[in-house]
Amino acid sequence: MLHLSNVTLTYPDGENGTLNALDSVDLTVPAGQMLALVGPSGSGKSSLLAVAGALVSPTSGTVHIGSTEITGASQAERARMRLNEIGLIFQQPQLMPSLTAVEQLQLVGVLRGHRPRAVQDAALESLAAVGMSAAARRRPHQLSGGQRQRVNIARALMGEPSVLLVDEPTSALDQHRSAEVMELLATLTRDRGTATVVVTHDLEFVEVADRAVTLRDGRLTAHATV
Ligand SMILES: Nc1ncnc2c1ncn2[C@@H]1O[C@H](COP(=O)(O)OP(=O)(O)OP(=O)(O)O)[C@@H](O)[C@H]1O
Repeated sequence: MLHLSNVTLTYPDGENGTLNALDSVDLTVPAGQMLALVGPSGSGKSSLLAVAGALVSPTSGTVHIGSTEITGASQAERARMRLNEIGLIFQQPQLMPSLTAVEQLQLVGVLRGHRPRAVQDAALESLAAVGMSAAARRRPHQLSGGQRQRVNIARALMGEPSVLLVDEPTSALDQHRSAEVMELLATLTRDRGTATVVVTHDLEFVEVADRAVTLRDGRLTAHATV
């Protein structure tokens, strides 16, 4: 479960002014639900993901992941949450050119202090969950854009996160592949019980989500029912 309560994020703006990138945002995403987040450019979508992902501390308000309040947590605890509880998926898959698909995932395990062999099964299982078993030994240049995004998603699942934060996952993909990736995210959300937030510009994919909200000037409003 992801819960934001009265979250405001303020940046300095101009000489003496300030700008509320997020303004009194209340949001709850239960486990196993996928929320679509839409809104015009500059409305605060990336800011919301950054705050929910413990990358940026809000100016005021609280963020809970499960029963842990990440806003009040120490630096070390926030780092632990980022590693173990939060899966981040960005627009462009950031894959290492020299590593195979399975090695990209094993690297996450190694960063957590495990040996590559010890995390191989988890890596292969994660690739299977996104339909990429057959391409486990391929390097990024041998994969299509859609396949690279699947590896990216599989990597985010490696720590069995309870929260998945996804920023425009389909912006580099054609319509058909975009639909596949959104369906995959919806399935993973249900199967793994993650609280998932997907930023999307594409209103067509909003209906794949359980619920949609719109950000405008940092304020959240309900989107038309989906
Ligand atoms: N580090 C920063 N310093 C100052 N202002 C910032 C900073 N980051 C974001 N902003 C401002 O906060 C507001 C929200 O930005 P944000 O990137 O969250 O919007 P967005 O909805 O993700 O936009 P886009 O769809 O273009 O990516 C914008 O007005 C932006 O200029």
